[in-house]
Amino acid sequence: MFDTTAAFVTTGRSGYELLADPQLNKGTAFSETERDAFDLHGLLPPNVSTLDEQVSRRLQALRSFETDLERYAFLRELQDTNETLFYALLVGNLEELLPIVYTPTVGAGCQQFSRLFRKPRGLFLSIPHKARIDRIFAQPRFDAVEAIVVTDGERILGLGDQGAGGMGIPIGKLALYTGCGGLHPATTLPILLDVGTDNSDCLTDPLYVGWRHERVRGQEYDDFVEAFVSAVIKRWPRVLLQWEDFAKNNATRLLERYRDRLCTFNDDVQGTAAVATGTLLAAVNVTGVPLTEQRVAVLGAGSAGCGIASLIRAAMRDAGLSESEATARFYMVDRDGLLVEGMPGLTSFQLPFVQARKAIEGWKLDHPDRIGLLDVVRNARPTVLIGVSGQAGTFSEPVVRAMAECNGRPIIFPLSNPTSRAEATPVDIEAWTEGRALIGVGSPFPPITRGGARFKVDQTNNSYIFPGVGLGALAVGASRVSDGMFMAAAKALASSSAARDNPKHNLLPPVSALREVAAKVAFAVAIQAHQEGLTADVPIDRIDQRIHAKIWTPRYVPYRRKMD
Ligand SMILES: NC(=O)C1=CN([C@@H]2O[C@H](COP(=O)(O)OP(=O)(O)OC[C@H]3O[C@@H](n4cnc5c(N)ncnc54)[C@H](OP(=O)(O)O)[C@@H]3O)[C@@H](O)[C@H]2O)C=CC1
Ligand SMILES: CC(=O)C(=O)O
Ligand SMILES: [Mg+2]
Repeated sequence: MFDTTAAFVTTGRSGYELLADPQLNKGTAFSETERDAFDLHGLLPPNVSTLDEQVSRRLQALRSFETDLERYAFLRELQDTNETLFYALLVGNLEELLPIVYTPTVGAGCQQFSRLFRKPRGLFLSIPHKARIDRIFAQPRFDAVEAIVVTDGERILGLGDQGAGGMGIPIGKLALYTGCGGLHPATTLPILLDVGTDNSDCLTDPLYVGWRHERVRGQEYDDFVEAFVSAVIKRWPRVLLQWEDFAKNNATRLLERYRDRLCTFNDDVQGTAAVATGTLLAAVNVTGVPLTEQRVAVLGAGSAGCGIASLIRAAMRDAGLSESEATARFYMVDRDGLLVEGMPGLTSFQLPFVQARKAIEGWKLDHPDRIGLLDVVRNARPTVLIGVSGQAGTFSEPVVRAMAECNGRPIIFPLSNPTSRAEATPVDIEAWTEGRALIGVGSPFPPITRGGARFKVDQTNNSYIFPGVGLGALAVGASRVSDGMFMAAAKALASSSAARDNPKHNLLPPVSALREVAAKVAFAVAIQAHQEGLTADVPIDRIDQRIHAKIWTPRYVPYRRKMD
């Protein structure tokens, strides 16, 4: 385990070499003694700053930019210059900075990746260099790695194929692993599997930094992923590997292939499921309609949609429904309309959620050959509407008004990211439901006005889950990440809801509390792992202490010179 509590750091680096290393650089905060010991005099302005002063300086600079993309570039540059300062700034200003480091701005960061690229961060593994993976991993710099987030860049938020630009997502996710989950930055590694891209803008862009090749698919793709996973297991046998933003033909398939071979999970399938389930459990408390009586319509039956349905269904089973009773309560609407048995082109992960033909007999439809979302809402009268389609505006006024007609308190979660892809905006949902909806959105939106006051709508984003899952799994050395651990995370999140005491309050804690949320989720996840026999030899009464020992707080420690 990386020692996050070390009282000092010993290093053989000095002068420019020390200042150029973002893991070691303190910038103007190097003390006089350290400047003597490490030959830093003259390389820095003479005044010695504190970390707090550095944070104030950077915050002032950050706020002076005009656009969020400029702020994103500034923060990425800071991250690659001085990690301690970057995280001190982030941790102290989560509410303000998450929309820059994470969704929605990280989406633009991926789209502009080739233009913003300055310094290397993480690893780019491309198909032409498949045979070199072991050698790349072998570098001593990666000795401390415990958590990897990997993408192949094909489904970046709702923005589609961004090729190598998708690297912005693992970088952003791992910034939250440290900023919210407390993992030491040296233990985290973002990885981009560069298998080409089918994005013609990238392929024709002379500045594109990725492998200029059409996306490789089929056996060659699978062999590359296998080479990657095998090399990961060989180099870091106890690593936590998070799959992120893979397209739907790969996401669930790769998860199923690898989930029993190492400690791994897919954030879009499982992390999203846990945040949606946790927010729903909190909402059920407010509406008073028991979970076993909820009917759930999901727009977008892809990785996130089917992952969400699967975990909510498991919660319904826990609450007493049989598998078939629970399944009948889901209405999965994809590009071609409601998933119904016998429909052509259904994928293996969609099949468990098709509606029986008999169940929809007698439905009144706008068009007899396609059952759209509005048909589903009018006929099935769902209590919950969840959007993970990546299609803006698909929760149209008629759809939302129909939800409001059949529910006193409709539960409406347009979860697609970034902001530009949300199925509806909170302000529209609020107006179309006369303020009766319980709303959760994937990306941050400006506050709405409710009861004459400003109300910040809950951000139902997997950022409430994955930092805690990673922290909990790593703290107890979990060998696998089970579905039970995600259910535990969802319930821990629901139990943090302020709406339990007052239905007018938010369903989720604020983004500013994400560090506390991660610690709570981590505890629940670690206990569950222990109960399932998935942990190393960690006594149950040491779990809390293990978690807290693993949480790194950004601060400077004194440096001592390593003697040859
Ligand atoms: N809030 C959060 O924490 C999270 C949000 N998300 C968001 O959810 C969205 C989807 O992610 P994911 O499930 O991984 O992506 P997928 O591509 O796996 O799934 C999206 C599904 O929606 C379908 N779809 C496309 N257009 C429509 C339409 N008009 N009506 C109904 N269905 C449609 C797609 O079909 P087809 O393949 O044919 O296009 C696909 O099956 C993204 O925007 C992502 O940002 C994801 C994870 C977490
Ligand atoms: C949040 C997230 O993981 C996504 O939109 O893909
Ligand atoms: Mg994602």
